Amino acid sequence: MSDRPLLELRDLSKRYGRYQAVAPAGLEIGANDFFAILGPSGCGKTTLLRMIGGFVEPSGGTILIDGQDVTHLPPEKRPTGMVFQNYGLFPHMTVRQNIAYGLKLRRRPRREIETEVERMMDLVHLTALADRPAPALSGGQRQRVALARALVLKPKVLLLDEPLAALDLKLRKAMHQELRSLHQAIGGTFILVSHDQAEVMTLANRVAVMNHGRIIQEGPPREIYSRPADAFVSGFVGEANMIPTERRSGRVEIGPGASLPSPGADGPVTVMIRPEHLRLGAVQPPLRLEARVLDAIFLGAHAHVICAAANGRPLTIQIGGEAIDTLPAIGEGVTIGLTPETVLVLEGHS
Ligand SMILES: Nc1ncnc2c1ncn2[C@@H]1O[C@H](COP(=O)(O)OP(=O)(O)OP(=O)(O)O)[C@@H](O)[C@H]1O
Repeated sequence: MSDRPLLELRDLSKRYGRYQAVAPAGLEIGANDFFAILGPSGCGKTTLLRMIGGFVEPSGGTILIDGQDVTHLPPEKRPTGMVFQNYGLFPHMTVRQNIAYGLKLRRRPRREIETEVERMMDLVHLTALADRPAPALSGGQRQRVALARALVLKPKVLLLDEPLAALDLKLRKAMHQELRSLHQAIGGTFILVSHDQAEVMTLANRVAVMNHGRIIQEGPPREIYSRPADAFVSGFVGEANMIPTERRSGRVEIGPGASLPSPGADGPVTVMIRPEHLRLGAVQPPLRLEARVLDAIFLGAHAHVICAAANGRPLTIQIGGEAIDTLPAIGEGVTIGLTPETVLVLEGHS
């Protein structure tokens, strides 16, 4: 196989009148990627996905799939399949008929249709419901029909537009597992649009984070979490303590007596520290901050202790394991420990 990406976007953009919904975007997505586009409501992620699927005409740029320019092809002429948020099942059809529909439209031989539909129903665990009419299905079951209906056509690229948004949390988690195994079982490129960072972290091997129509950062989820490009990304992906401070003569002060080397020009910077990287009462970590406990919140597997420390800003510290049993009291004075390697210095104030 060549190293050429399966899907390539070159300066793809969309304007609605004077409003730039998607600024010129470039992306390369591999043949077996589970790629996620993550961003807040209105950031342009659905518009980007719909341009790839052929449902929105781009204002500029090019879409290449497997080296073929598909920018101006209608959806049915593209090697893409789309699963919409509201599923879009045909209500007068059964599960089996819904899944078979696309193959019938393509005038595939009856035998082939039967075999493929059975295989698909088996893959998404719908065989027992084959003859149920679509309206008599639960949300999770409808979602699986919508997936099967798109996948049976063997698209090179499967586009998923917030496909789990309508499901409750428990079902959504179960569907995450199903989507993962489905992707592992059949391969191909999946592109998921979501505003749920936990969902994206669970599913995707690559993520593009969007804000105001722009792709701010792209990379593996772990990299985006640990090396966010800016304050927006760090706040959107996971929880983050943001401490506005300054760089002076190559050093950044986090709090009284706690500073670390940081190359760069003098001026305003924001220090980002994840709650799980802060320690309570730790003796070993080289950097220490004196603080006072504002609140302690028990969250099940872990707890959050909120303290007033650096620059009077509240800091959240994540506590796990046995330490949960001995949370500090509100008002108590504590020492917070941290290591310089877990501190990220971002330019400017957010
Ligand atoms: N047909 C349209 N005409 C004008 N503006 C539009 C049109 N479709 C989308 N927009 C605008 O473009 C922007 C991006 O919309 P888009 O649906 O891509 O956002 P999104 O990130 O998917 O948000 P959400 O998660 O809420 O669906 C929004 O401000 C939206 O109002």
